[in-house]
Amino acid sequence: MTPIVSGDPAADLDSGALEATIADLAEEAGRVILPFWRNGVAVERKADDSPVTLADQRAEALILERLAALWPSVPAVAEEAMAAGGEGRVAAWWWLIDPLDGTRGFVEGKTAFTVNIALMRGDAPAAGVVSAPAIGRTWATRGGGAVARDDGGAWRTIAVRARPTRGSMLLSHSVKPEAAARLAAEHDCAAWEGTDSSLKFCLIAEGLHDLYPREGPTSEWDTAAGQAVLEAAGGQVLDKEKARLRYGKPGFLNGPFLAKGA
Ligand SMILES: Nc1ncnc2c1ncn2[C@@H]1O[C@H](COP(=O)(O)O)[C@@H](OP(=O)(O)O)[C@H]1O
Ligand SMILES: [Mg+2]
Repeated sequence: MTPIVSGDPAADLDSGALEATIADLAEEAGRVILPFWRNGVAVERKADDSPVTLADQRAEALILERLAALWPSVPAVAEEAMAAGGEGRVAAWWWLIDPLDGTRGFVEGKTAFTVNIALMRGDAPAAGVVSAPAIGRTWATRGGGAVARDDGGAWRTIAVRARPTRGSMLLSHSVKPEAAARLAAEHDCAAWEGTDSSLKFCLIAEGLHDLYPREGPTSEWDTAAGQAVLEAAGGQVLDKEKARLRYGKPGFLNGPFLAKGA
């Protein structure tokens, strides 16, 4: 049985109530999103020309409402609220949320889109969940480790794999073949795959791939939950100084990073 939420993020993290609750919430948000998928959803353009749909907005509304009711003292920074002109407040504990990462692929009817909820402690992720509703899989932090489950079934422990001599690399679909070949050589990888969204962090956390180098910009809500899961599974997300990727930066924007397994 899930321990009862007290409203104190530190206590609820210790008891396991927070991680269990946000994993269920990410899956519930997935159930809000799925009816819009492959169903001709209307696409609007945000100020930065990136796509947004009712699925993004409804999922974010559900997540924000639920988190505010359970943990009223913890402020949230979320993609759509920020796109609508929100200021974004960083605190000792705060949420970083992307209700639908990989909206482009979602709109095209692809499966690699995710719901992302991270609990931040200061400038680093302390817990997180990534759920891929179309795939039916959820990855989450759990008591210092990482777990995954399919279709709401039993949780299993996951971990990064030992690095093979020649690794396997995941890249954004937006990376051009030339740049992909250069990155593969640079990181001694035999193979690379284009994959949308924060799924890339989770596939490394599960031990299916080894690296995800990112040269172009991302927003912090794109990476926080994936970083939480990957770190809990034994991996790392490093900035260009090879230090742990930190949060609460100007505009909540990330520079280049390297996500890696063992
Ligand atoms: N110039 C930019 N600035 C900030 N974030 C960017 C960006 N270009 C792409 N992204 C982010 O990268 C995410 C997609 O990553 P990938 O290409 O690895 O799937 C997008 O998430 P959304 O789909 O939530 O908008 C988008 O937010
Ligand atoms: Mg995103």
